[in-house]
Amino acid sequence: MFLRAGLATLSPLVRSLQPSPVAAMSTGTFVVSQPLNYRGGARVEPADASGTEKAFEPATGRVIATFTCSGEKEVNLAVQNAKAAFKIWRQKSGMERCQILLEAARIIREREDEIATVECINNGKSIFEARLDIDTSWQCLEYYAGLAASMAGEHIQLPGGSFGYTRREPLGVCVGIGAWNYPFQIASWKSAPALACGNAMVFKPSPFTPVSALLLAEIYTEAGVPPGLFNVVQGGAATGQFLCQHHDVAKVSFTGSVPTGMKIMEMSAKGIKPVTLELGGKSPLIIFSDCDMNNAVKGALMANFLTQGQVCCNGTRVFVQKEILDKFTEEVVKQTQRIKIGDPLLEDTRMGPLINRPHLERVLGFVKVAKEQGAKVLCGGDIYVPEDPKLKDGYYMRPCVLTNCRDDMTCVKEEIFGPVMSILSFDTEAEVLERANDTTFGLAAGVFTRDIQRAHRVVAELQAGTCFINNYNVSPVELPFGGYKKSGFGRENGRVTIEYYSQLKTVCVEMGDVESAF
Ligand SMILES: NC(=O)c1ccc[n+]([C@@H]2O[C@H](COP(=O)([O-])OP(=O)(O)OC[C@H]3O[C@@H](n4cnc5c(N)ncnc54)[C@H](O)[C@@H]3O)[C@@H](O)[C@H]2O)c1
Ligand SMILES: NCCCC=O
Repeated sequence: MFLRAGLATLSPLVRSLQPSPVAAMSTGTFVVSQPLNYRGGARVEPADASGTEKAFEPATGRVIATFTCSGEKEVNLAVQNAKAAFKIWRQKSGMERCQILLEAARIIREREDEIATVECINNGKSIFEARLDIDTSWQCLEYYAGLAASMAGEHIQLPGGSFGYTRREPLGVCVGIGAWNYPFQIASWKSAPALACGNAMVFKPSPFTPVSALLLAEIYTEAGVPPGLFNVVQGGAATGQFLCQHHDVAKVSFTGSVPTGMKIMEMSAKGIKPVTLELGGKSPLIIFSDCDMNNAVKGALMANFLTQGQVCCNGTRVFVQKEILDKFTEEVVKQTQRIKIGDPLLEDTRMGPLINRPHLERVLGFVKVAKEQGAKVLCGGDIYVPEDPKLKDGYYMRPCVLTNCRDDMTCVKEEIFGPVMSILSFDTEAEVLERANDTTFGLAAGVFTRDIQRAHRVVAELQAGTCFINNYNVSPVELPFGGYKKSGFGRENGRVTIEYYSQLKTVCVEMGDVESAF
């Protein structure tokens, strides 16, 4: 995730050809005037409505777009467009799909700064981080381009010269429904494997972050996918429901909260549609006293404060072995207080605003309850007002470190989805494992130790879909990502995701005569 391979590797000529929108986009000026739906290879106004939404610039609190949520008719049109494009796309060879996905990846790299800027403005994450998200997006397209070209079935010899073979076939029209914390990355992580396998997609971003998926749609078209292969509909729950209930939709891949995930699964069950659910978390990060302290402290910050703490796999329950609790806590607080908060478009900013005012208030509410329940705030946990007057209505808070935490506190049990780290102490490995696993979530976990045997022993016992040893929140696209328990099922990224976007057909070939039982 932190491999910076984007603009730095582009030639000066390509950089000078960056589209002019980058220069025009700055904090407090960006507005979206074009339609935000994408269907049949072009931006369109939706054919019908199920309400309107406003999208904000969290850095300033300004409205950057007012848009119509797609109704049932528009959803159907998007699905029918996808169905028509699927008929063409499914006939392409793996190499042909590979070439188009590689071209799309190339265009993303070329337009990286523009896409990252849009992401930064609409989501609030720092431009530094937004660029990293775009890196993992084009890397994902490149990775699945490679797999598209090499996808193959099996040939199985049977008695008497007969044989069987398997074909890996696409599912059809897949729906992607995204959360607001990684808008472009989520759209890429869902569409790249879907398209690589020969499917079409209708994608619905979160109504909080409707903008960047359109850039991906335009890039796919420019790269040469058939019109309608990747469509975008806008809206909230109602639009999402039309998608999940549509009889021509073959699969739903969802990223979001556990309560919504349950609803998606219920709706999909009615149509026997496979689902991938990438849901929330409350992941443990275990710091043993024999760790490399510098790395453990850096790891704890990485585990808690990326994207203002609005990261599903964050290691927000930081278990620290008693012997090093004071030293670790002191260093974590020192480094947390140094995080530069402010205008997310400035190169040295590392923490921008939260996604919106209600969410900011919700996160501050968690800090208040933590205090009432006996936690001690060592730093942050309050509103931050940047000096720049244009940022005064933005949704900023200071990153917070809580100590004196107990396992039964709300801040330790519930997903806060904000920059709030809870530090807990422990004595023994057996004790910390039991406490780490005492949660209904199971998205991620981390361990810092110099003892290699302990590291592997501990991760083998952790009930989490992704475990980090001596690092946290890196996401190479070659590795599968997804949850255990209520954090969901199915995987994104890695070779295995091909299984979630394709189905296997077995063909049995008789080379002799039929031996009939009748
Ligand atoms: N595991 C992962 O990969 C991952 C990644 C990012 C975020 N998340 C999780 O997402 C949550 C935050 O995102 P959020 O607030 O956008 O989640 P959310 O569940 O409120 O919304 C997610 C998406 O679902 C749509 N939606 C809402 N109700 C729906 C319904 N009834 N039918 C169909 N679609 C519906 C929303 O419009 C949005 O596009 C956190 O819990 C976070 O942990 C998980
Ligand atoms: N970079 C992956 C983060 C996904 C969760 O929010």
